[in-house]
Amino acid sequence: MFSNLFREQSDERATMVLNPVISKLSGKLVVLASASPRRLEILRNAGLRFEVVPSWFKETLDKGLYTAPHEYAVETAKQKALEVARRMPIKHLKTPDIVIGADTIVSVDGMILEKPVDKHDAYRMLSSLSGKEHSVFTGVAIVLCHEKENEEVDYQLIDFYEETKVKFADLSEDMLWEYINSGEPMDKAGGYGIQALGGMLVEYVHGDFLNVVGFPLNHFCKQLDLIYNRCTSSSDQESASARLSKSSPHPTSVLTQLPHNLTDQSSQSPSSSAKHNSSASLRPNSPPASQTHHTHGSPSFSPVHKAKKEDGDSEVSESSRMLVNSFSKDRGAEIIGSDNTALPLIPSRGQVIELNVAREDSEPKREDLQRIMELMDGFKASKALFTASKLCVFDLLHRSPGLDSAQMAQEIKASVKGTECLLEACVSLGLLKSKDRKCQKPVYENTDLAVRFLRSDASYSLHGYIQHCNNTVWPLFSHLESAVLEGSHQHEKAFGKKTNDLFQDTYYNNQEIKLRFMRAMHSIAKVTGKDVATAFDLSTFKTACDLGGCTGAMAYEFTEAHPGLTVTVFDLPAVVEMIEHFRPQHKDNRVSFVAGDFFQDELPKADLYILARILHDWSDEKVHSLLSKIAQTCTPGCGLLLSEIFLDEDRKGPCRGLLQALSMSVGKQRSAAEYTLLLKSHGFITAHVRHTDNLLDAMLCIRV
Ligand SMILES: C[S@@+](CC[C@H](N)C(=O)[O-])C[C@H]1O[C@@H](n2cnc3c(N)ncnc32)[C@H](O)[C@@H]1O
Repeated sequence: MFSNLFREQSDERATMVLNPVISKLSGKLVVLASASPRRLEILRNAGLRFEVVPSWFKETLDKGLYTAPHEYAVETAKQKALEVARRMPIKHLKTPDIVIGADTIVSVDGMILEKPVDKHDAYRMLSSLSGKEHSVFTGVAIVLCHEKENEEVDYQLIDFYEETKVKFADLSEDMLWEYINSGEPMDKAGGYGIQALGGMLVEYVHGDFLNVVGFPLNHFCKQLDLIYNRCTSSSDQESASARLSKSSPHPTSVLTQLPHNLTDQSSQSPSSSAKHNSSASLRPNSPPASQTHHTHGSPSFSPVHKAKKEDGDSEVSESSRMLVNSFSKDRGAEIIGSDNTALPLIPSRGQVIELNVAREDSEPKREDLQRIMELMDGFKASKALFTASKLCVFDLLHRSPGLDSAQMAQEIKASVKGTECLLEACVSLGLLKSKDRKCQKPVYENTDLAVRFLRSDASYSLHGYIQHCNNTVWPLFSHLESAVLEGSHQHEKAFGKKTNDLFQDTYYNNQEIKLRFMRAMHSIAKVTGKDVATAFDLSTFKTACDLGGCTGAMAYEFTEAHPGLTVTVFDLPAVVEMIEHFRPQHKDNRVSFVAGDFFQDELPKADLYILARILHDWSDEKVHSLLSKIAQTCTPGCGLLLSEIFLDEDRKGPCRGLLQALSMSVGKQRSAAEYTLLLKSHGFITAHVRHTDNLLDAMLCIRV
């Protein structure tokens, strides 16, 4: 059915290549490291010319070691592609330009289904899919091979995955066996082929249909576009390769980790080795179906590996290497950090900055020096922002744009000299704009950034959080050295009193500090709330309880996003008595507030419990105590939505989470797998994990 459909169109395609990016590959030796006839057909029909060299990589990775099914699919795809990329120069005596590897799996109820081994296995798989929605993941790896004069080959790896949701009808026994006896299930992931008879079993498909067939063509073309049109506009991959491999010699970190066999090497990459350490069981990791088809790019640029053709000994280039990995979901792969682009001071999730200075005594490279200086100056920039915000500079310029430094000094009751320095610093940081006037001092205005985030009355104002950073986080970090030496928090040194419970002992026994803290929570909840609230399909839940929901900012985002949901915000009495300060203009009757202590009092009944930025504040012991209370209140099928910064499994990022951990609060930053284990011990199974690409990640768990 599928083949015929394609065949009708392919005559036209023989002469016309629809996606111009496919034409970028003409003249290159493209290799498909897969024997799947369906993948072959999809790519052929798209106008791609390639050789098929099936991978010898045995698909035997331990699924239990991956926290999300797509990670397993991507890793298998990588291994397949790398095995072929490495074998070809030796066995086929030619080096491909590009090797494409792919692996398709089906995931249902936390299980990964690959190809059935026999009819009974097919029956087991198909009956587990009957009447349910499942996810089809295809991991894709693109290996770019760059041959060097000295017979060495550079491998550059880009990987991504696509998820499609498929719902099966209820399948009767007769139907199941009839389908199994047709023989179709045997060589297909999940035991069905959607493009043929298996299509009759399917009620709906959300996302890329071809992904279910075996290859996400649309996402693949977008990746090629990124590689060839955006990253490497000049002289093909030359520039990308150069930028990626530019400057490298700190070989130790790479060279010593490179085993002789590139295939093994990839499986021992930092992230996958961390997965090997993780004991978390495999769970699906997926966004809502509506976002499935276009938000799943996790492209990553891995280090440019060098391998000698003859013996496989790995070697790292002598020049120094600057590498930034990016997993940004919508922006796709992004290479930053070349000479012309600024490195972020705090890399976001997925960005890895490696600046390896050549030899200790060689002349310093400008970008290396710049990076260190930026890190050293970071605190000055923070403090300039805090001070301007505290002195209401952005509010004043909103009300009266075009003040000069003397006028501003008068308004904020400060010295003209100091004000001038502060305003100039803010201009250089991109927070203010200055306009020069003939023979007069310049005048100042807010930049768009300040208008959106720094005014205290902006919808997405971070003013409250900035003040919290200035008054609470700053003093804690000024005692960082003691925190590190002693391994404990520094509340007593920073705030002059002992703290057992940060909230009740420090924040809430002073009205001003309490309001400031609540404003801080409010501002972060406002900017992150929508992404957290829409991270999952919550339509099956009717009542939610936001534990420690503070001002209700997050709760309002949930009711806004889910028309059928009512939310009870549960927080300490000291907080609930202040909520009138934060009520939105258009009061939403679906949000209500209950005062109580979640460690001691009875929790309101709900179908869904929300824990947003709660657990990181507490020790494992306290977390267990809270989770056990929630578990007792929940009935099977109830949900628990957890939102935190999830540390990467290898604890190498995200930087923001690791820096937050430095404040050595009583609690700790944890990875998604660590949260999964904590929750599992109270009968919650992690159903979905979502990196929202905003400040907070999210995880949806179901009580079994
Ligand atoms: C870090 S804030 C997070 C606020 C909110 N969930 C958000 O994401 O914006 C922690 C919240 O937990 C509340 N909290 C702390 N201890 C509590 C307790 N024992 N019972 C109820 N709420 C508590 C605090 O008052 C505060 O509102």
